[in-house]
Amino acid sequence: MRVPAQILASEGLLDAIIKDRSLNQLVNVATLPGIKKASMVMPDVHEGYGFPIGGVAAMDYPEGVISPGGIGYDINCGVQLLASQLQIKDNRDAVEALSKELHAHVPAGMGKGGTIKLTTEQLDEVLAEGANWAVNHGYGTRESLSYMESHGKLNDADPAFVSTMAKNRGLDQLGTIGSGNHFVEVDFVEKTYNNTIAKTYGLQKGQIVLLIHTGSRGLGHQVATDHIRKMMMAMSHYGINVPDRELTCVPFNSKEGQEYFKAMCAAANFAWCNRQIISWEVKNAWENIFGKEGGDLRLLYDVAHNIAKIEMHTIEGTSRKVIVHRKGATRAFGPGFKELPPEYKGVGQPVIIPGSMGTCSYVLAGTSKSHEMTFGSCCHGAGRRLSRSAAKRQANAPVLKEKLREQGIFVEAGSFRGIAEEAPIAYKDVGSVVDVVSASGIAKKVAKLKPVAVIKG
Ligand SMILES: Nc1nc2c(ncn2[C@@H]2O[C@H](COP(=O)(O)O)[C@@H](O)[C@H]2O)c(=O)[nH]1
Ligand SMILES: [Mn+2]
Ligand SMILES: [Mn+2]
Repeated sequence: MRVPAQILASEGLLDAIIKDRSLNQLVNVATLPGIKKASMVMPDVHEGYGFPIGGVAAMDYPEGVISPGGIGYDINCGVQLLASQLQIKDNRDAVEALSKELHAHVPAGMGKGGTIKLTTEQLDEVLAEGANWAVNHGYGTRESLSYMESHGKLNDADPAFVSTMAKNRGLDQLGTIGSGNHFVEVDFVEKTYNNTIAKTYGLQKGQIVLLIHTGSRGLGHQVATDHIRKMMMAMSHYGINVPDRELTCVPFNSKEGQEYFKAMCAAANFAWCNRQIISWEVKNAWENIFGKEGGDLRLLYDVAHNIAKIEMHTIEGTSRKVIVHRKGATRAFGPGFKELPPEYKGVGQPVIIPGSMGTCSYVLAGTSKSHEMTFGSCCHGAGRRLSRSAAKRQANAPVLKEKLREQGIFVEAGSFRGIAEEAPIAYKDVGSVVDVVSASGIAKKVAKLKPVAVIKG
C-alpha cells in the first residue's frame, strides 16, 4: 500500500460492509501509482468493479494514474433535484395520476430509446456541450445551468475518442432513465434539520420535490468498455502492476490516459444533457396534471456521483492539483466555492442522497471539513446490502408493490423483477449512512424526503 485506507462508517454499518469484497478493494486501490493521502470509502460502500462503490481516490496530477474502475461504467450517473411550489397535503389525490403521466413521459427500462433521434453530428454536439445542448435546443432554461455541478459541461470532452459503437448506442437514448436502480421519483419534504440552509435552498416542510437518477446510458457503458480494453493492453508498457485486473489504469498524461479522460468527459456531458431533457419531460408531465396552477419546477441542483475531476486540494499543507476519482461518491464542496450560484455560496453545495423507493432520501450541504477529510466528497446513497439475485430471492414484488401503495407510495416499473431487485431491503439504512457523514462533519443534514411515487427502470 502506498497510502493508508480510510473507512467512514459506524459499527452497525461495518457489519454489512465486511460481508463483501469492498474492504479488499479499498486496500487494492491504495496500491495505485500516484495515489495521495488515503484510499477512502464512504459509509454506503459496497463491492464494485475493481474499486468499491462509495470510493474516493485522488491521484497526483499529471503523472498519477486514471482508472475507469474508479469512475464506474455508468459515467456521470447522478441525481437532479427539482423543487415545486406545491404542498403534499393539498395534492395527495393527484399523485397516482402524476406517477402515470411521468411514466408516460420518461421512457424507462433496459436499452429503451426515447423520442429524440439524433444524427451523429448532433450527438457530437451533445458530447461536447453537455446540458448546454439541451437548453440551446429548448429543453429548459439557461439559468438552470448554474444549478448543475460544473454547469453541466466538462470542457475537456472530445467526441473523437468516443467509438462509433458507443455513439450508436447513444443516438436514441437522450431523455431515458434506463433500468434497475435508476428512477424518477416524487417526494415531499418530511422534515428540515437546518432551517437556514433549507431556506437558502428553497426547501420547506410538506413541499413536493422530484428526484431524477440516471447517467450516460449505453453510451457511457460502451466508453468504459472500449477504454478498459485499450488500457489493459497498454498497462504493461507503463510498467504498472495491479493486484486486480479490474484496476486497469494508465498514467493520466499518457496517450491512453488522455484518450479515456476526454471520452469520459464526453460521456459525462451526455449524462448531463440526458438529465436535463428528462427534467424538461418531467415538467411537461407536471403541467399536464396541475396546469398553470402547478407553478414552476425549479432546478435545486444536479450532482454527479461517478466521475473523475481535476481539482485543487490541500495535501500536507500544500495546494496541489489532483485527479479525484469519485465512484458512487458525491462532490460535497463547502461554502465559498466559486462555481456555486450566488445564493448557495454561503452555505455550500447541495448534496443529494437517495435512499430507496420505500424509505427516504436526504438533502445535505457540503462543508469545508469535506475538503480536509475526503477531497470534498460524501456518500451517494444508502448503498446496496443485498446483491440483485439475493434481493430477488427475498422480495415478493407484487406484495411489495401493494404494501408500498398502502403506505401511499405508487410504484410504476417495467417489470416485477426490477421492483424485487430494487426492494428497500436491498439497501442499507440510509438514515444510518447519513448520520455517519453528518457526525464526521463532511456534510450537514438539511432535509429528509419521503417518496410518494416512484418510476423505476
Ligand atoms: N429514493 C430512491 N433511492 C434509490 C432508489 N433506488 C436506489 N436508490 C438509492 O440510490 C443510490 C445510488 O444508486 P447507484 O446505483 O448509483 O449506486 C443507492 O445506493 C440507493 O440508496 C429509489 O427507487 N428511490
Ligand atoms: Mn447512480
Ligand atoms: Mn447509474
